[in-house]
Amino acid sequence: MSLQLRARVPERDVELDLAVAAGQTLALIGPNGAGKSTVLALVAGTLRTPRGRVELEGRVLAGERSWTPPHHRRVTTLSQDPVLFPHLTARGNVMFPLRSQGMPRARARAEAERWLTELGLQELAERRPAMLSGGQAQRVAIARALAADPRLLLLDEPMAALDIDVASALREQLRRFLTDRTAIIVTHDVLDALTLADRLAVLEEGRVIEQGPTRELLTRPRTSFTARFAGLNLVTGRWEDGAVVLADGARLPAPGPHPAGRRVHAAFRPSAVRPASQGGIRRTVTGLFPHGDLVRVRTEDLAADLPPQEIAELRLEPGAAVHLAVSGDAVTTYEA
Ligand SMILES: Nc1ncnc2c1ncn2[C@@H]1O[C@H](COP(=O)(O)OP(=O)(O)OP(=O)(O)O)[C@@H](O)[C@H]1O
Repeated sequence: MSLQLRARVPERDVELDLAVAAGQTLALIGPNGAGKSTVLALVAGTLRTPRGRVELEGRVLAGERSWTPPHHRRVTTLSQDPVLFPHLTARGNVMFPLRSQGMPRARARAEAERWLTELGLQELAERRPAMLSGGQAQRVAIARALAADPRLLLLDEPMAALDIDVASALREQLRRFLTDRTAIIVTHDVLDALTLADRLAVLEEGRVIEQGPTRELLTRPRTSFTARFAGLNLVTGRWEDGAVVLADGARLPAPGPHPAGRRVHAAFRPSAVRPASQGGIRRTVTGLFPHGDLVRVRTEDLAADLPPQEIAELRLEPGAAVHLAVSGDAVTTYEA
C-alpha cells in the first residue's frame, strides 16, 4: 500500500481506516459532513490528531511520536477553486513549486513549458490568472500540481466549478495523468468516480460504510447512498421462487437463482420501472423532478423515470398512490 490512514478525530466523531495502493486512485463519496474533507486534511497535514497514523510510501507522516509538516509531505491538493498566485504568469505559477524544491531557473522553466504544453496551455504561458477563464485557471493549477511530482495527489471536487464541456475535457486529461499516480479524489459526480477512480470508499457519519472496486460498487451497491450515487434503485428482501419478496410482501420478479429464504439485494435503473395498472409494488409519490426529457418520480424508496404525458394521465403528484412494476431482465440480484 502506498498510503495508509488510520485515524480517530473524536471532536468530529470521525473514525477511519483507509488505504490506497501505489498508482491507484481512490474516490471518496458520501453526504455532507461524512468526513471526506477530514480525510484530505489528515493526509495533507492541515489537521493533526493524537489518535492517528498516516503512512505514505512507507514513511510515517503522522504518528504517535512523529509529524511531517504539510510542506514536506510531497502531497499536493487540487481544489475546486484553483488558488493561483495572482502576480505570477501561468508559467510562473507552474515554475513556483519547482523553484521551491531548488530546481535551477532554466530547468524549471523548461519543465513548466512541458506541462503547460501537455495541458494545451502553451499559448497562455504569459497570462496572469486574472486573464484566464475558470477552466484555463484549473488547467494551470493541474499543470502546477503535476509538475511538482507529488507522491500523492489530493483532488477536492476539481471539476465542480466548471461547465459541463470544460469539465468533460478536463476529466479526460486527468484520466490520462492519474493512470499511474497515487491519488484521492473527493467527488459528488458519478462520472468522476467511474472515469478516474480504481476504488471507491463510501463515507457516512465519519465511518467507511462500503468500499471496493469502483465498477463493482456502482453496479452492485449495498447502501442506499451508493445506489443513489450510481443512479440505481436498491431494495432488499428474501428470495422466493424467482422473486425478491420485500418487507411489505410485494414481489419483484428477478433473475436468480438464490437459496430460498436468503436475503438478497436487487438493483435496477429508474428507467426499468413502469406504472402498473394494478398489483405490482404499491408506493406513494414523494416528489417529481425533471430528468432530461423525462420526469423522475420519487417514492418512499423507489424512483421511476416516466414521460411527462404519463405523469399527467396518471395524475401523479406528491401524495398520490402509484403501482409500479419492474422489468425482471433489468434487475441485478446479489446476496445481501
Ligand atoms: N473545523 C471543524 N471543527 C470541528 N468539526 C468539524 C470541522 N470541520 C468539519 N467538522 C465536522 O466533522 C465532520 C466531518 O466533516 P467533513 O467536513 O470532513 O465532511 P465532508 O464529507 O467533507 O462534508 P462536505 O461534503 O459537506 O464537504 C462533520 O460532523 C463536521 O461537522
